[in-house]
Amino acid sequence: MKSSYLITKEEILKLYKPIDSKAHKGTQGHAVIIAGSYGKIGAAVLASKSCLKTGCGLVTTFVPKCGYQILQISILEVMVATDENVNFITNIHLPLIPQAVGFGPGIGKELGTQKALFEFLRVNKAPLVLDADALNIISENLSWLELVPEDTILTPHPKELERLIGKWNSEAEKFQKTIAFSEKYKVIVVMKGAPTFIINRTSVYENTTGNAALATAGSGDTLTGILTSLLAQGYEPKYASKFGVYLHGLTADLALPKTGYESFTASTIIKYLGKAFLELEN
Ligand SMILES: NC(=O)C1=CN([C@@H]2O[C@H](COP(=O)(O)OP(=O)(O)OC[C@H]3O[C@@H](n4cnc5c(N)ncnc54)[C@H](O)[C@@H]3O)[C@@H](O)[C@H]2O)[C@@H](O)CC1
Ligand SMILES: Nc1ncnc2c1ncn2[C@@H]1O[C@H](COP(=O)(O)OP(=O)(O)O)[C@@H](O)[C@H]1O
Ligand SMILES: [Mg+2]
Repeated sequence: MKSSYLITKEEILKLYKPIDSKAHKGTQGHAVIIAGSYGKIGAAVLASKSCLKTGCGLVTTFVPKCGYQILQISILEVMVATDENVNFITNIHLPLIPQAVGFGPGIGKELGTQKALFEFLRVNKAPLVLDADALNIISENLSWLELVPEDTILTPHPKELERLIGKWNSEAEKFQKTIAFSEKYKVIVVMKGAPTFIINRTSVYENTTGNAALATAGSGDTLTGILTSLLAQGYEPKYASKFGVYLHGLTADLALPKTGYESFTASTIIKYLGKAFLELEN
């Protein structure tokens, strides 16, 4: 198997850009989260909250109509734009030009949602994170990846990765196929797992934070929010991907002595994001 570089605190400190004292919400990036469908609006809430709590100035979340009140009530700071359809996304109209977009948590695979994703990819120029059902849709339409900005970040868990690259017979083959995929489509693949690896063309990076507390519903949805936030703040995708997975894992390492494995939830990740940033300064 190809040897990997470790994503350590030392590495992260080299790329971390502390907030400037003259910063205001307009300088901190406006992120858009496109997520959710009936019964999975929680995915949109988790991604949006984690996006905001990773430091970007403004977050607008695009959901089907059924998500409007849920979002507005559960996160006061996030702005909400809605699809014309009630239960799933069919036609994406954004009331702004975003600095980054996170697309996929909880969107489902309805035909209308597939068309909306395709139309979005045709026009979008913003740095992009693709997760969950966006990946599942794309795995059946791989040529759509020719439309995405170079260095788009894909965040598959092992099942989603299999849908994208096909089955593998060994760990070595999994890495080989993911490297070939990253090279072919010029994308960064965050291979989520224990541990998470980042594949950027032929380079392989292994995360050093995180533990089994993260094995909980919505854990990946929060990672999408974190990564989108970093992109919106101007981190290049190759740095945002490393910083994002490191921070995400660090929340679990910091929380574990307080929560134990069992009671740790995706909301705990969000709660500990501030402590994870502070830990960088220790
Ligand atoms: N509160 C919410 O609204 C939530 C919404 N979610 C959304 O629900 C949709 C479905 O997501 P799922 O990921 O459950 O469905 P998938 O069908 O993509 O993945 C589930 C399958 O993948 C396997 N798998 C997952 N992680 C694995 C790992 N680390 N190793 C080996 N196998 C693994 C599971 O065993 C299962 O067979 C997504 O859009 C997701 O964003 C989930 O994030 C859960 C919470
Ligand atoms: N045992 C584990 N150790 C470390 N990280 C884990 C473990 N289990 C899951 N994770 C992390 O949790 C996240 C799960 O993402 P995902 O499966 O997409 O969740 P969801 O779709 O429910 O939001 C990934 O970042 C993964 O690396
Ligand atoms: Mg997921």
